[in-house]
Amino acid sequence: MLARVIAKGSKFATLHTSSRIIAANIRLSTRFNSTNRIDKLRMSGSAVEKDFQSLFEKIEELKPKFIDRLAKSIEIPAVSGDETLRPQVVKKAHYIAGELESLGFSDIQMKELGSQPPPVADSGLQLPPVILARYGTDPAKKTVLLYGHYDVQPASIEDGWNTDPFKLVLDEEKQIMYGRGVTDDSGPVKGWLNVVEAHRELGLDVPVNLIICFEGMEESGSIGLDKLIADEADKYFKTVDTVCISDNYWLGTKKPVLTYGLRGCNYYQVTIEGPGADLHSGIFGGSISEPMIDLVKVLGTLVDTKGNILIDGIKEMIAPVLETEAALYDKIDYSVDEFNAASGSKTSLYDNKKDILMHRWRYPSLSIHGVEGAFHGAGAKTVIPSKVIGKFSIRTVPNIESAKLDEYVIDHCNKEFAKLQSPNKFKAELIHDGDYWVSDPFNASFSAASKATKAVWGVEPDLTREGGSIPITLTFEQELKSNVLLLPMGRGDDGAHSINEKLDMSNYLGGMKTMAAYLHYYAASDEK
Ligand SMILES: C[C@H](N)C(=O)N[C@@H](Cc1c[nH]cn1)C(=O)O
Ligand SMILES: [Zn+2]
Ligand SMILES: [Zn+2]
Repeated sequence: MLARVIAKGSKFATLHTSSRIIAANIRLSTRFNSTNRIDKLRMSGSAVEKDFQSLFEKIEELKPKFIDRLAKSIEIPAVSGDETLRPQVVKKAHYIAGELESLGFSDIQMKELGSQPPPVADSGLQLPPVILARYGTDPAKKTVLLYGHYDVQPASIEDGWNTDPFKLVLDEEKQIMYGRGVTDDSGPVKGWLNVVEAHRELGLDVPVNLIICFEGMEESGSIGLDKLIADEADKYFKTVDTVCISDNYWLGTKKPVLTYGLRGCNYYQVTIEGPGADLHSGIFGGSISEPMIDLVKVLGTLVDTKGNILIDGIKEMIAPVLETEAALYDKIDYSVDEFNAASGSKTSLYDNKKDILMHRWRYPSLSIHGVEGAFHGAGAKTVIPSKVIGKFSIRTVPNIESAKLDEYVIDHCNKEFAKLQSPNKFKAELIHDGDYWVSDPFNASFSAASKATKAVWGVEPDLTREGGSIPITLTFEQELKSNVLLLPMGRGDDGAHSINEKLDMSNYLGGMKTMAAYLHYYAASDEK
C-alpha cells in the first residue's frame, strides 16, 4: 500500500479543512422532514431534476426485480478470507460480469491478479478477478469510476444468525432484508447496476460515462489491486474524472452522511508452534510448554481493557488534535444511545458522543480477532493445541506510518515472547495493510452528492469519517489524481461483519435514488 503521511506544513490544510467541515455541518444540520420529495422536485423544476420523478418512480416500480437481483448475489458465499470458498468468489465475479453484459456494459474485462502471496494462502491459490466494465464512452460526458467489492466476510448460522446468512430474507412487515453482504457490499454494488437498469427502462440517457471496478479481495486487504490501478491509470482508467465508492454506512440510523475519511488497517498474525501434534492435557499438561499459554501471554501485552495500545512508538505518531476539531464532533448528529443500539449492549468505553467518535475516527485501535488452531465451540475438549496462530489488527490514523508501525509491532511481539523463555517456535508477521485516507470534501463530486441527498432524503448530509477501512481509496486518489467520494447506502446499525447483517428497504431504494441523482448533479456541475 502507498504510504499516507500528512506532510510537515500541511497543518494549515488540515485546519482549513476542519473549519470548513465545521461550517458545513452547522449549515447542514437541519432535521430530516418527511414531506413528499417527489412533489417538491416536481415543483422545483430545475433542468437537472426534470427526470428525477420518473427515475425515482421507476426505481420503486422495479423493487421486486432489484430484491431478486440482490438475493441471487447473496446466495453465492463469496468469502475472500476462506481459501476453500475461493471458487465461489470467482463464481460470483462471473455472475456479476454476466449481469453487466446483459445491462449493456461494454469492454468487460476480468483482470487476473496472479496467486495469493503468503502468509495466508497455500502457494498457487489464485486471487479472484477484478471486474472492469464501461457504460458509455462519450467524450463530451464526464466519467465516474464506481468502485465496490463483491466478496464478503465469513458467516455461519452457528455464529448466532437468526436465518441462513447466504439466503436473502425479507422481513415484509419491517421492510428489512437480511443476509451476509446486503449492506457490505453487495447491496451497493447491485445498486449501481439497478440505477443503470432504471435509466434503460425509461429510455433515459445515463448522464455520465461509467467505469466499473469491482474487486473480490476487499475484505482481505485488497491484495493485488494497487498494482492493477497503477498499471491501468493511463489505460482503462485514463478518462476518469472522479471516483465514487459506496461501501460504508451512515453514522446512525436516521441521517444520511457523506464520508471524507477512513482509518487504515494493518493486520498481523503471531504463530507459536510446539509439540509435534495436539496432545492429551492429562498426560502432557504441566510437563510441556504450551503454545496457547504463550500466545495468551503475548496477546495480553498488546492492549489494555480500556482500549489503550501498549506498543511503544505508536502514540507519538498520531497527528495532534486541533482545538477547532472539538466543534466538529459537537455538530454531528449521533448519540450514545445510537452507539449502544448498534452494538446491542451498554459496554461502551465512553459515555459521550465526542469520545466515541474520536476513538472511531481520530485515534488508532487494536482488536484481537481470533486464534487459528485452538479448540473452540461447545463441549470441554481436553486438548493441548500444538500450533496456534493469533490474529489481531490495528486501525490506523494520520500520521501513523505503516512500515514503522509494522516494525514496532513485530519488535514488541518478539520482545514479549523472548521474556517468556519458551522453547516453542515463534513468528510475528504482517498479513495485509491498507492506509488511512482523509480528504477535503469541498469539490464538485461532494457537492453533487449533497444535492442528491437533499433531493431524496430532504436533508443535507452530515460530513463524517469512517472507523473502518477501504484499503484502495488512497490508491485511487493518488494514482488517478482524482477526488474520491464515499457515498454510503446502509445505516450504522446494519451489522456489517456481524451476525444478522441487514439493509433496510428504504436505504436500498433511497440509496439507489441518491446514486442516480448524484450522477445527474455531477454531470451538470461546471467543475470536475
Ligand atoms: C468499510 C468497508 N465496508 C469494510 O468493511 N472494510 C474492511 C476492510 C478490511 C481491511 N482489512 C480487512 N478488511 C474493514 O474495515 O474491516
Ligand atoms: Zn465493504
Ligand atoms: Zn466489510
